[in-house]
Amino acid sequence: MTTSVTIRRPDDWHLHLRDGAMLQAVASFSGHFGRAIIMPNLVPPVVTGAQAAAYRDRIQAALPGKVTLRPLMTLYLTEATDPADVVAAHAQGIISAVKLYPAGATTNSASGVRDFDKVRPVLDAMAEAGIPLLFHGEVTDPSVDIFDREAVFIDRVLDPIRRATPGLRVVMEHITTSDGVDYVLGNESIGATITTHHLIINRNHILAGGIRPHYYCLPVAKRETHRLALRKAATSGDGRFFLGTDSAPHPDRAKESACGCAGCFTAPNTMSILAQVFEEEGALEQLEAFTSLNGAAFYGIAPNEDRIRLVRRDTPAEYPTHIPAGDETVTVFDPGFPLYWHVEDPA
Ligand SMILES: NC(=O)N[C@@H](CC(=O)O)C(=O)O
Ligand SMILES: [Zn+2]
Ligand SMILES: [Zn+2]
Repeated sequence: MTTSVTIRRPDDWHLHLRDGAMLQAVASFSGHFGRAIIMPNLVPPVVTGAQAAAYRDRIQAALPGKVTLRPLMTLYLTEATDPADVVAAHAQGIISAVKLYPAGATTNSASGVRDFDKVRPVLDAMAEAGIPLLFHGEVTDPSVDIFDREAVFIDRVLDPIRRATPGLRVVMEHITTSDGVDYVLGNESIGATITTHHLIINRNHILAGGIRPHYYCLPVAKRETHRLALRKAATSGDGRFFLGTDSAPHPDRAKESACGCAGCFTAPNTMSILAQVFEEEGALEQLEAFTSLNGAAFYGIAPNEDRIRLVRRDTPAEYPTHIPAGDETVTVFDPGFPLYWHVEDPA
């Protein structure tokens, strides 16, 4: 029986590090990762190359000396985004991608896109320059059931945009449905990130014996058939699927509220959880593809040279249930079972 696996250092292709005291509190928990695509949904959002460069510098300053995580920056697409600024920021190596949030779809998305035709010139310029577009793929139409918003987004928004701008490289972020999996499998030059928590929870977990705010994220977890489709995709080795934890810390005060906000904080225990998932699926040999190879290939960069080792021990790995963040606390994602896989870094 396999009790250890050595893999190239993983990358996180969808990460929220926030800013200020929260950034200071959470940055080191992503220290096992080599590179991370940093989400731009700050308040106010990161909309220009200059803002992305300044945010990158704040992240680097917040990382402890021993942590070598390299932040790969993104811009938050708005209807006022200047195509020339995007192309210049990419050419200068400041940004790796642009993020599209439909206005109102998720945390801090008020400045997102309402009229997709208005961003057509930016998307055309991105296709020309080979800059990936990352989607939060949910429609915001309140008449669409929240559990259907990803599937409807694919039909109403994603597919038309891809047809209108055929050269555009796109990543469907944090897919949560078999519809998302199937769309990826039916298309080329497309990638999809899958989170850690969507491999663990289905929608029942959010309402098990009461409302569980720490399992509420967007896109919201779906029914069990979808979770199983995600596990199959993640462990398949198919190069179009890669890890984006979507680790999204919020103060407990903001989540444990009459209107709790969306996001699961999975950075501290992600690799232990994933090793267990891949072991359960009989696919430990595919863990490296999902966490360390596929995403780098999609983004056109070499995988990390150094390695980490995951070792299954008899005693569970220890991780905090909460971390302090300034005057607040942040709850760490609870997978609901002990984690026997320990991370050894370096391998
Ligand atoms: N995933 C979430 O539930 N929340 C993210 C936003 C996002 O990625 O949609 C956040 O910024 O908190
Ligand atoms: Zn999102
Ligand atoms: Zn996110």
